[in-house]
Amino acid sequence: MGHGESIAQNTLFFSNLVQFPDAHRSSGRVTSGVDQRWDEVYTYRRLGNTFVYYSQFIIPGFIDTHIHAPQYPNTGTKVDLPLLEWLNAYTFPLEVKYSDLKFARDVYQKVVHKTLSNGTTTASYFATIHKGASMALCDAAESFGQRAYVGKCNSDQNLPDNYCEGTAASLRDTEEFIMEVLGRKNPLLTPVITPRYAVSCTTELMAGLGKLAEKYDLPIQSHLCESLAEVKWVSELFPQYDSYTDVYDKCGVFTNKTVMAHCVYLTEFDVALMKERGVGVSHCPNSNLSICSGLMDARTWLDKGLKVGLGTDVSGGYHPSMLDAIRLAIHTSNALSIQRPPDYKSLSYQEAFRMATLGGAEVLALDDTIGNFEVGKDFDALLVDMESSNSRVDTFDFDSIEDLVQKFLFIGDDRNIQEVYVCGQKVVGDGK
Ligand SMILES: Nc1nc2[nH]cnc2c(=O)[nH]1
Repeated sequence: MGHGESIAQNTLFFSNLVQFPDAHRSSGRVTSGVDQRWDEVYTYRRLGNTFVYYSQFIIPGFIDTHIHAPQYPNTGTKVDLPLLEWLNAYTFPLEVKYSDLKFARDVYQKVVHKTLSNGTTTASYFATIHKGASMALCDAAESFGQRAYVGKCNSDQNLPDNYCEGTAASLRDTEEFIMEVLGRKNPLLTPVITPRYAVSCTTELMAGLGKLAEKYDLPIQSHLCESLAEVKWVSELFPQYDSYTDVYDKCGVFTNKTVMAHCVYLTEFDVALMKERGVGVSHCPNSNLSICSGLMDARTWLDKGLKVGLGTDVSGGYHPSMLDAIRLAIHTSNALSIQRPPDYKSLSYQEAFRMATLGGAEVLALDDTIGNFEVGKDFDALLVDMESSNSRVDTFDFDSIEDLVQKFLFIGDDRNIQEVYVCGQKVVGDGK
């Protein structure tokens, strides 16, 4: 594909554009067939005084497969160190503060509001080690109506003393957190098992977390092969294992509901194991570029059959918007293509868009519920207006729907997102 994408793939992409959602709103589900005809896409565009403006379209909501909600106050700052130094200098000192519930509530309201208004209808959140603050993140997602995976983070080694748990306490708090979240019986809210990364978890802790995931049938999230220094540290900490992935696998945290962020430095062995287990990749290009971790090769992982979604990785990534993740995924792929053989195809914008929607749903094992407008799925959607009064994008009469969608993906922003729906409920827009 790359810059010569096929019609078939275009059709797949534009089949994600549907008519305005009156029917979908009332049921919360996608109720009518997906419209593959381009002319129908125009039906719900605004009527101007003298002619029809073709300015609005609807797309599936964005799925952020990796975001650290407590790191939100640092977004846009402090990206001048590589991963391990960055964690110690900026990230752990901030996360420690979430023992203060008032602080946690304030930040979590802001991050959920910000991501939703940028079109993130589903987010897979890391919280901190604190159970109370992790519940505060659930409260924020519930109050705004966002679909969320929320993970109480787990770490029992190699972290500052004031931010490290005992193994038993970590497992106990996690199970209590799970029961409290499940007790809310909110179908939009799911606890996610969250060993921070192998560096900060003993095998005893990871194995205990794997058992909890199995007991409650829950998704799992963590970090994998993000930077060379981190990969080296893992090999020193776990010399008896074949690789980084082997550590996770033997501890029972590699399932078909596991998402691993970054995956820049996977070996053939890692890829084969992840494919066999159905483990998904969260590609976080802003973070990988900002804290100089490396260039993840999405094309190769996709070609090898891995599931790949996109993540903002706030605040290693400095931007909470998935539009930014789409752009930087394309640019990362373009940069890689410069170094690769001429037949290497960089990601097309259609593929990056898919990774931000259906790809993310696959990675989170939610593709039977969200990710596109297949009949019967939940109606999670964005109404985009490229001529919103405050839009910073110029459009022209001769712009095709393809042009408008591309303009949104490349130079649009939250000012073009007029309405956001989660399961048919309007959560952003007039009246909200
Ligand atoms: N990007 C990133 N990588 C990590 N690895 C372990 N913790 C983190 C984190 O908070 N952010």
